[in-house]
Amino acid sequence: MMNQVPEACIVLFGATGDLAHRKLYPALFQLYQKDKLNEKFAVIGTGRKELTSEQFQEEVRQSVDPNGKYAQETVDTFSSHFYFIPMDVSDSQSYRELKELADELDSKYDLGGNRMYYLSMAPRFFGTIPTFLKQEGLTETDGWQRLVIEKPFGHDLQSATELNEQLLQSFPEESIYRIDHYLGKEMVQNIQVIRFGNAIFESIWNNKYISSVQITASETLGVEDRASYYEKSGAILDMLQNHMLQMAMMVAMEPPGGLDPKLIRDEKVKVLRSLRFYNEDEVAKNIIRGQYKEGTMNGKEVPAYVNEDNVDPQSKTDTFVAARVFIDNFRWAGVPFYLRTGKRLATKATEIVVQFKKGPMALYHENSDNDQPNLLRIHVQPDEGLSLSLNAKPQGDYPTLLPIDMSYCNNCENEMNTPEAYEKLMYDCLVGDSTYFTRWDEVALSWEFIDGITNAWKNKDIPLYKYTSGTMGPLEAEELLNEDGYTWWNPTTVKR
Ligand SMILES: NC(=O)C1=CN([C@@H]2O[C@H](COP(=O)(O)OP(=O)(O)OC[C@H]3O[C@@H](n4cnc5c(N)ncnc54)[C@H](OP(=O)(O)O)[C@@H]3O)[C@@H](O)[C@H]2O)C=CC1
Ligand SMILES: O=C1O[C@H](COP(=O)(O)O)[C@@H](O)[C@H](O)[C@H]1O
Repeated sequence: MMNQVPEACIVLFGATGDLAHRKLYPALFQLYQKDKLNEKFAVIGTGRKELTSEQFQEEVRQSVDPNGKYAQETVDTFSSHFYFIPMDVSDSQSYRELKELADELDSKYDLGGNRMYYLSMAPRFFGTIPTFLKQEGLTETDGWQRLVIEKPFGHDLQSATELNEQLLQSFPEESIYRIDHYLGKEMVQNIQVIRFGNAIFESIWNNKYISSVQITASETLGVEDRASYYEKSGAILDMLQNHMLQMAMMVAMEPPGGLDPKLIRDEKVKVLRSLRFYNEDEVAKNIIRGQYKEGTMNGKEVPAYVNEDNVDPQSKTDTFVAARVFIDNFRWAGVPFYLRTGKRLATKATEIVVQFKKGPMALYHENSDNDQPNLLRIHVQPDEGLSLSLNAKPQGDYPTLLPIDMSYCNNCENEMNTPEAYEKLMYDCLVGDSTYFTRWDEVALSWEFIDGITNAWKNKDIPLYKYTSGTMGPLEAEELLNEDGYTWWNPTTVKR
C-alpha cells in the first residue's frame, strides 16, 4: 500500500519532558508500526539536558517499549531516526546548530524540507521559539512548515491574543496546529459521525426533542505535582475553557457542508458565537465552583487541595466547576447544557448525555416507577461507546415500563487497538488535516466567555464550595440542576 504520509523532520522542543515520554514517542511508534509514518522521517529532540543522540535513542526505546513487548529490530530501527541537540530555547545561538542538523537530516533522509515543530514546553516559551525559528532561517525550506502548540494557549483573552500575534509573525494561521487532546479522542470525533451519519438522530437533534445536554469529565487524580501551574489555572482554565467547550461545540454544531476542516471549524465557531455570555450576577447563578477537601479514595486517605505540595494553604483555586450554559440559536434555544469537571471525584470518566423530552402523553408512565427519559450516552472514556436508554414492557407485566439499553462498545474487542489521541493528532498534523485542532477564532471566543466568569469570581463575592474527595463534587452543583428539574447522570459503563 502506498504510504500517503509525507516525509518530514519532526523537531520536538521539550524532548526530555513528561509529555514526550508518556505520549508523543509511543504515539509516533504506533504510527510507525501501522505504516502511518513515512519511512523517510527524522526526529530532532531538544532540551537542556546534555544527552547524546545515542542516549536519547535509548530513552525513546524505553518510552515506546518499556517491557520488551515489540520486536527488538523494529524498536531499534524506529529509534535510529531520533537525534538530540542540547539547547536552551532562549538562546538564539543554539538555533544555528539546530538548523545545521535539520538541514543535514533533510538531505540524509530526503525529507523535502517538510518540518513539524512541536512545542511540548512550558507555555512561557510558546512565543519565543517560533520567533527564533524564523529569525534563524529554520522556516525557510522548500517544504511545508507546521507549528504544533500544546496547551494552555494563554491564560485569558489578552495573553492569548498577544501570543497569537507573536506566532503569526512567524507562521500563518493555517500552519498553526493548536492541540486540544480531547479532539483527538475516538468518541469525541465520533460525535460528528453519530450525528450526521444517522438520520434518526439528526432529525431529533434540536430543542423540540432534546430537553438538556450534560457533559461530565471527572477525574480521580488530585493536583499531583502540577501545583505551580494548577494554582493559576484551576479547573475552569485547565478543562472548561478548552476540552469541555470543545465537546459542547461538537454536540451543538450545525451539519457542515462537507468534511473540509474549514467547513467543520466554521460550524463549531458559530456555536461559540451563539453562546450566552454572562454578566456577574448571571455567573453567580449559573456557574458553581468547588475545591476538594480531604477524603478516602480506594480505601486511602487523600489530603485536601490546600494541603497538597506547593499549594497555598489559603488557596481559592477551583478544582471543580459546574456550568449551566445556553446556546441561543434556533436549534438550541431553551436547552440547558450542563458541563462539569473536577479533580478527586468518584470516577475517572468522560461522558456526554443527551436527554430527550418525554412524549406528548404519558400512556404508560402513570403506573410505573421506572419512568426514565430517553438518554443517548456518548461514553468518551474509559469505555468508548454509545448507549441509548429506552423503555419497553417487562415480560408478562403490563402496562408498567422496563428501562432497557441498546449499546455499542467501540473499544471492547481489543482495547489496545484504539488509537491514542496523540497518535491521531500527530498523524493529522503530518498529513495537514487541521480539523481536530483549534482555530484562533474558537480560542479567542472561548477565552472571552471564560474571562467573563473569572472576572466575576475576582470582583464578586462568589462562594467556593468545598467537596469531599471521592464524591461527585459539591451539593450546590446538584442543586444547579435540581432548580431546572434535572439531576446529574453519573458516568456509566457500556454494556458488553
Ligand atoms: N504532561 C502532560 O501530561 C501534559 C502536558 N501538556 C503540556 O505539554 C507541555 C509540556 O509538558 P510536560 O512534558 O509535562 O513538561 P515537563 O516539565 O515534563 O518538560 C518540559 C520540557 O521543557 C524542556 N525545557 C525547559 N526549559 C527549557 C529551556 N530553557 N530550554 C530548552 N528546553 C527547556 C525540558 O528539558 P530539560 O529539563 O532537559 O531542560 C523538558 O524537556 C506543556 O505545555 C504542558 O502544558 C498538556 C497535556 C498533558
Ligand atoms: O488537559 C488536561 O487533561 C487532563 C485530563 O485528560 P484525560 O485525557 O486524562 O481525560 C487533566 O488531568 C489535566 O489536568 C489537564 O491539563
